[in-house]
Amino acid sequence: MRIAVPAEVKNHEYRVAITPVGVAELVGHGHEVFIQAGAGIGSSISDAEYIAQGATILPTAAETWAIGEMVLKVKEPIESEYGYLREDLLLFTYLHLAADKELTDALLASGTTAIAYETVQLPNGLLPLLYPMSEVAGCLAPQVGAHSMMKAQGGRGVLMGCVGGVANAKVVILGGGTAGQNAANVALGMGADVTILDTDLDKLRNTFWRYENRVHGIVSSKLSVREQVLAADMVIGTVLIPGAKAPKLVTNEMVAAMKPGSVLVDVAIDQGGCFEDSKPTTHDDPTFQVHNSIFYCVANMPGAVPNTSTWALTNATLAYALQLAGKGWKRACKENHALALGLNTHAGQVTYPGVADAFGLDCVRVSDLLD
Ligand SMILES: NC(=O)C1=CN([C@@H]2O[C@H](COP(=O)(O)OP(=O)(O)OC[C@H]3O[C@@H](n4cnc5c(N)ncnc54)[C@H](O)[C@@H]3O)[C@@H](O)[C@H]2O)C=CC1
Ligand SMILES: CC(=O)C(=O)O
Ligand SMILES: [Mg+2]
Repeated sequence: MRIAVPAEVKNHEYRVAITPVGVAELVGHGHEVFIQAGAGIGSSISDAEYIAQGATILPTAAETWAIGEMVLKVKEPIESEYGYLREDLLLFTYLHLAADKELTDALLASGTTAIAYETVQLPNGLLPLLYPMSEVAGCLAPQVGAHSMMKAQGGRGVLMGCVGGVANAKVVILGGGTAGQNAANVALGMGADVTILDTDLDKLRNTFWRYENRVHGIVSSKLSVREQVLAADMVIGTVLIPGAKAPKLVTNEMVAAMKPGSVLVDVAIDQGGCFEDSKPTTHDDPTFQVHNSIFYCVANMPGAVPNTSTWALTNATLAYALQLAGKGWKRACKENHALALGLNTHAGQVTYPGVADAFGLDCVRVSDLLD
């Protein structure tokens, strides 16, 4: 198969969808790999390193997209890329369609077969291709939140912790999954007083044992969220219902009653965000004010640390890319149900229920397409 990797174009997005290791593996399995010139530079990978493993470098995005039977990307296509979508294209990347009507329409209109990293799901519920970037974003959340909490940034002027005789910052994390656990780990290391809220009791039990009771675990409900949010210096939102629009747990009214200078980091923004007032921001201009609080809503947080993120992401995606390249999407999805759950659109139809529900569209069952 011809596999193509364009350069990422989103604001301050320095990741790339393949490393020289991936090129070597795909070429070793008899595939051809085409990479847009300079695509790896942000992750410290030169064109020469790709060429050394057998890749062909193409000068433009248009040529790269056009040659690929399968295009591997990191972020969802943005408007300037919609023109590259086409019926005989297999697109394998993050999509987050339930929060993006325009992209859903573009994929459907073009007939593209699109497999979303974030809805590939193992039988035990784990999301193996979201996991590494949720680790990264979870670790980054207390770091960016702590920066915003400084007085000069408009925050309360509170240190996370570690100063004797003074109360630590109170960090409240909504969602105790991958991003939430990683956020707790870093916030705890910075000295904060950390509370996780989740609807899943097992997540709370695991939190108890993992942190030896140093992180508070509370069942998430309307009342408990309100009580915790009002007492917080920092709220980190990481709730997810796979493939669906995020539930809005923090209302505008709650924010109005929060401490002045408190900070809200909405990691779940790529699925639409879990705070009522969230709207996607960029690394160029990451924060905005709501009442007297600061919101941080960057939808590609891991793009800020590409020399970590590119490797973490491609370590996870490569095995799936090899299956898609070697078998074609139909056989690969037939033989690997986790991958079949990644299919979001095909031939002008939505194939993922959470996306169909978000826009009131019909949903075709993937199993019907694979017969
Ligand atoms: N902004 C960014 O750059 C990035 C954003 N993300 C996003 O972060 C979000 C979280 O991802 P993961 O941690 O991998 O998901 P996960 O599935 O591991 O964890 C989500 C947790 O939310 C919990 N949850 C669901 N409804 C809840 C409620 N009402 N109250 C409290 N908890 C609730 C679930 O039980 C689960 O434990 C996703 O939307 C993901 O796309 C991930 C990476 C980068
Ligand atoms: C998961 C995601 O959207 C990201 O890594 O940017
Ligand atoms: Mg988007």
